[in-house]
Amino acid sequence: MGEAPAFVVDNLLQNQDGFGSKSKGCKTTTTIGDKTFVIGGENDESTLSVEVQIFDNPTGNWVTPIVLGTKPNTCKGLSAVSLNDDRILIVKKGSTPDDCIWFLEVDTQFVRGQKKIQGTDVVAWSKGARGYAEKPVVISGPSGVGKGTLISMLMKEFPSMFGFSVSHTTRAPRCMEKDGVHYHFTERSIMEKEIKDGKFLEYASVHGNLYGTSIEAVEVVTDAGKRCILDIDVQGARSVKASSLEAIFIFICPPSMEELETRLRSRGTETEEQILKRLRNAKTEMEQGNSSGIFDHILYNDNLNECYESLKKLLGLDGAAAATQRSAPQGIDLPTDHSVSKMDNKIIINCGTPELKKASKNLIVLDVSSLKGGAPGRTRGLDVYAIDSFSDGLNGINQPS
Ligand SMILES: Nc1ncnc2c1ncn2[C@@H]1O[C@H](COP(=O)(O)OP(=O)(O)OP(=O)(O)O)[C@@H](O)[C@H]1O
Ligand SMILES: Nc1nc2c(ncn2[C@@H]2O[C@H](COP(=O)(O)O)[C@@H](O)[C@H]2O)c(=O)[nH]1
Repeated sequence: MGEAPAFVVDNLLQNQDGFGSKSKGCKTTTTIGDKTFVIGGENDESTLSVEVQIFDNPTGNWVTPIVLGTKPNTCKGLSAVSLNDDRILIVKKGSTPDDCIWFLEVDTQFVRGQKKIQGTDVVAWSKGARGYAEKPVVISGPSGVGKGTLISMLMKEFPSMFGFSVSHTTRAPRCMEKDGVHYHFTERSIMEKEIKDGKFLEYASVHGNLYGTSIEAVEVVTDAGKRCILDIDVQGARSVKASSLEAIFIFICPPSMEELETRLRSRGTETEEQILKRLRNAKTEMEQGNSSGIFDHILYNDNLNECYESLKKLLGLDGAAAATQRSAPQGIDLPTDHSVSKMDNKIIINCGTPELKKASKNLIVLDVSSLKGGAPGRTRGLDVYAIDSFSDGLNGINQPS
């Protein structure tokens, strides 16, 4: 048998969080550093809303933090365990298989950045997404270089593999552009308010308009079991690099500035003033793209088909893998009764229920080392498998059954 669980938090009984929290209901507590996070809330008959309160141990004060991301919907109870001191893993009881594992980010880079902006305590919800942990793809490059064209080709060839992160923008729609498909077209005052409310993963002022990726835009794609593609400028790429969304960063270069101008003009979507502005900005973007250290790959879009083949190659789509269109990952079937503990880099969910005992699988193991990314929105790469603690033994948790 392996070493004893490092940290176990089981459900607390009704109204017994031990810290004098005023709200009623079923809660779990997890202490990280000076702070105790009390998660849970009011019981409404048999369901529990999921709220967060923080008890600051040195001062003895309660803080209600700003909560970012979509919070979990109601459930029948919660278990929690801290992971790496920057996030808390939550297991929801009585939830659907794709909705039972969540992460509350309490001190990740993203949360620390938001704390600075908001000037108060911030936490962020992130839902566990099971399955292939392929990184989102960030594509940047000067206006007119062909980013949109390359992304359309990828989405057309691999419709079940990729999903486009639909950005918000304050610029006016072009004649063929549809709201909610190409962009979420919005007013500046509304977008500024939503930025202030922490709804955006990144945003930037680009060519005189506001553009931004909402947390929800990334969540929607991850929930569909697809790999997210972001078409954003270099400032946005820098912000994403600083967030906990672990992505691949690709910069697309034109063969020359003359060719870039030709493409922008022949697209015919911008006024002369806009074209000149975009060309001026292109010079700075090219410098940053080549020297900022943000980008993992630089591609030259001279011949479109050759560039597309290079893009596919670096995304691992040039061989047999390309033929494998992936289906959406399945969730985890958790019984209502269970307890959660941590052992090394594995989370053990003990399901001592008669049904699972009958199926001779009473432990569910979550390998934390497989997790990718985090807030905003979704934590990808949940590697979960069931074992029988009696016949497989706890030492057997390294061997997925
Ligand atoms: N390799 C290429 N050779 C010639 N024309 C190209 C090539 N790649 C794209 N184009 C054309 O260049 C124009 C600009 O491409 P696209 O709209 O994809 O650029 P973009 O980088 O997405 O621009 P923006 O940042 O302004 O959205 C389009 O008319 C497209 O058909
Ligand atoms: N930082 C962000 N930049 C974005 C986003 N969506 C698009 N963009 C970039 O804006 C320019 C101009 O786009 P256009 O559609 O007006 O031609 C281009 O470089 C895009 O990459 C975003 O969400 N954030």
